[in-house]
Amino acid sequence: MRFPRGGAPAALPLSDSEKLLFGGALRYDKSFTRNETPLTRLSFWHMARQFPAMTGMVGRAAWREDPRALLTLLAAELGQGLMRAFVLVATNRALVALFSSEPTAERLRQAAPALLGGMAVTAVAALLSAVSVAAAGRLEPKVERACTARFYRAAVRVELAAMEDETVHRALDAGRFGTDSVRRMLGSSVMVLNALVGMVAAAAVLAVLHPVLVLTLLLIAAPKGWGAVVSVRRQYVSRHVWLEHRRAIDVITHALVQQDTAPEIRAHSAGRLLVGAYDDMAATVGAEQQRLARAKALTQTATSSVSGLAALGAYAVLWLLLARGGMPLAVAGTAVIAVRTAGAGLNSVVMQFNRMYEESMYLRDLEEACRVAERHAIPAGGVPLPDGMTEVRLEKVSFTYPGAPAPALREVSLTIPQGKVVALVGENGSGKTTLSKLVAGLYVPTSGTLRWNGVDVLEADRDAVFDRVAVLGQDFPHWPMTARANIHIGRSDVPLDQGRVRRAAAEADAEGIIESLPHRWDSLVLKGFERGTQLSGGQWQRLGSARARYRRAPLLIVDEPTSALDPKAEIDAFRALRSLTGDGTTVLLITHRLAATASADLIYVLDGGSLVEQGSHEELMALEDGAYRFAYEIQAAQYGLSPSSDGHVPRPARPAGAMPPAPSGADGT
Ligand SMILES: Nc1ncnc2c1ncn2[C@@H]1O[C@H](COP(=O)(O)OP(=O)(O)OP(=O)(O)O)[C@@H](O)[C@H]1O
Repeated sequence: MRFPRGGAPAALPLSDSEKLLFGGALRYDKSFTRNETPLTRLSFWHMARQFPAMTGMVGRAAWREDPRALLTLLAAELGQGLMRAFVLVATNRALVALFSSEPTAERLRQAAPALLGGMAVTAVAALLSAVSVAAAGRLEPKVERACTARFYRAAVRVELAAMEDETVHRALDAGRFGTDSVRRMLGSSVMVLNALVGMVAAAAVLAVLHPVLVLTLLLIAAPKGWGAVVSVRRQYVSRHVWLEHRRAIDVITHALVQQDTAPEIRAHSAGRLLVGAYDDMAATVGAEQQRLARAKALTQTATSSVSGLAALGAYAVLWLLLARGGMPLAVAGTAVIAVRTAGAGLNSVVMQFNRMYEESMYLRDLEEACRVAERHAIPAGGVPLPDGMTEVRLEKVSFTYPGAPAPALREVSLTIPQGKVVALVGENGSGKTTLSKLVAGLYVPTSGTLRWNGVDVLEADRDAVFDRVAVLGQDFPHWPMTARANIHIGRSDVPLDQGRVRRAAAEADAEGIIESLPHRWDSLVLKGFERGTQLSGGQWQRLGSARARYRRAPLLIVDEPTSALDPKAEIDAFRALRSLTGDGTTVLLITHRLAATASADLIYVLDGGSLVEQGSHEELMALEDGAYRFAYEIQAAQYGLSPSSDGHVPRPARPAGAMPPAPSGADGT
């Protein structure tokens, strides 16, 4: 069966507002979207053929997690099917006895054993049903948890460079949608199994009563099933249509009540446009749903008519058999019951098949995501590193981001010695952050060698590298948790130590901020929740800094650590970083604030991914036309620190590859 093309999502109407605001339909680049067109056009038989593979997927997961519960579940379902067949046979016996020509008392006596047997078996079936529910209840969360945990465990081990790869990232993103499907697939599989067993039992009984009755069963059930497929398919398409527009409406209405959009919504009157767009889109949804409802009504009328006709035909066959004396009345009664039982079973199978097919798409995405994640995993184990950090040495290291046309780093050779403040400077996009991520073990060189304590990072135990590094990146995470947890997550593999948390906060000048929060350490740094509060950019930066301190790693990498701090806090922060070297900690500092680099032990200047200058501040300032010196003098002039003797601010000509001054605003200059 093919679904009418007019109902496929490709033909969705678009409101003018969607065209204006989104340039077209707002579609997710997710598995759902990738699968929707094939899904809405596949035939019932195609779906039926997929059934073993679909159930196999969840069956294997269930077997891995709890084979006993799975066996119990299967036995209970099969048992229920057998019981149903037995009840039909008992019903037939009872009807034959009741329709006999014996006196009533005798008829009742003869029917009694069958009736009692049927009741006993019905009770056992009810018990088995309870056993099945309990086993499924035990199995479903286990299977869901195991599959979900397997996925997330694999996802967090994916190489950072692989995460930059669009296909890997998309696979992981799509995988998230499959975690719920595991449970739903299992539930649907049980229902399908239950209905199938019931149908087979009814068909077997009918075949014994009279072979032609199996045919009548098909005549009645098939159009019903057919109608159900069409209806479910219509519903499915309708949901897509609804989703498509709902998504666009959500994006708009969400923006209307957000804090960050509130100023422009008012000051620029953007609200009027957006509310108008909502109205426009909602009208499109209404029109589309009306169209679908009409189509659905038509389909239902047609399929119900065919089904009714088929039922009429089937009952005519029964009538004929009765009239010709080929079938006793009692048998005909049992046949009607069996046919109705099997028909209900078929409807259930069709409904669940549709559901399972949809879920199996997500499940396949989940399986694929796990495979992709495992293929791109950070290798476990490797050469252990000597304790602490002695040095990190790069030899002709180049690095190209996946899919990037040019390398971000080109044959960089440098050393980061222990216990020093090493500054990385260079203009925007020169490769500083990339280099720091290589040093942190987050990326591995595309070519060249990076050695950590003398061990090639490609062979080293990468977890040991991570263990030795604390990173405070430019866009460090603002964890939606308590202030305490935001610091503790810096070293979450050891139990929380409040004393250590406090010390780290004090070192990062964050303790005062936390003490002033309404719920102090238990304040959620997340607005809109109980105990929630909002931190400023500078306060977040201090909290992030406290997190990095809490880690107590021998190498601290800080990327623009003061960009949101006020001038006094900035001076204190750089001083504090310097003091860290007292206990042997090495600091790799990335900053555009050249006043801070002046006190660094070693400065590396990058330009276009290459190392162009290196040395101490004094050595670099001694370089005529040096990139570092040029940038430093411009910044100094901006700050009014080194005007020439006549008060004139020197503005040297900018040599090729020289750094620009630290940008104002984001960098606070
Ligand atoms: N995830 C990425 N994928 C592809 N290219 C990237 C990625 N991150 C950075 N790049 C590119 O690599 C080059 C170096 O970027 P990097 O962030 O290392 O520079 P940077 O010196 O730290 O810049 P800034 O001072 O602006 O922070 C740039 O050309 C940038 O566009």
